[in-house]
Amino acid sequence: MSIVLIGAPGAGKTSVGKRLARKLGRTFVDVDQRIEEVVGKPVAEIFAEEGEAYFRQLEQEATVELLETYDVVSLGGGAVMNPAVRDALTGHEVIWLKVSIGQATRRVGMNTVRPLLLGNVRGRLIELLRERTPVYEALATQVVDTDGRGSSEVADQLASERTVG
Ligand SMILES: Nc1ncnc2c1ncn2[C@@H]1O[C@H](COP(=O)(O)OP(=O)(O)OP(=O)(O)O)[C@@H](O)[C@H]1O
Ligand SMILES: O=C(O)C1=C[C@@H](O)[C@@H](O)[C@H](O)C1
Ligand SMILES: [Mg+2]
Repeated sequence: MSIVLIGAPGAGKTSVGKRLARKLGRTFVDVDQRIEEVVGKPVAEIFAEEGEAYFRQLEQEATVELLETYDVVSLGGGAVMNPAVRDALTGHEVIWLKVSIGQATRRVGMNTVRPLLLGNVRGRLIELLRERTPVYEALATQVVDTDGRGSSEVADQLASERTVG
């Protein structure tokens, strides 16, 4: 059984997942990063050159495989909208990193390009979260509010809950 991190862009899936795995001494993979390594270009370029449908197919295949092979898996923000990915999450521990629109907007502003947020970051996040929040909620076996908390603090909490003694 893997520990799987889900949530909106800027929720902290990549940064919390990496820290959590390190603290637990377990293997870690970030699905977006793995796709970028395999394809040899950033997700934003795959979207621009091959299109979103192509990316979603790669994402589905990578996610299903990596869930079977890694202990801690950070999903892409939109992966849970794919029914095949949702099926593959059955039996895993699914942690929803919850973030407000305000915090997510600030965090993604500091980070790499997100193709689905181009233009009006805040407006796009509002739309994405309206559509995705019920899905994150339905899949989560644990919900962690990350607003006002650093990714180390969130990872510390999750690690301590999973460490005996
Ligand atoms: N709890 C937090 N508090 C403050 N900043 C954070 C927190 N979690 C992550 N960050 C910062 O916000 C930015 C986005 O975080 P991260 O890349 O981990 O999000 P993500 O959920 O993986 O997003 P995406 O879906 O786009 O991959 C990074 O610069 C990260 O350092
Ligand atoms: O929210 C989304 O749909 C996405 C989030 C990122 O993790 C990437 O998987 C990609 O930019 C799409
Ligand atoms: Mg990420």
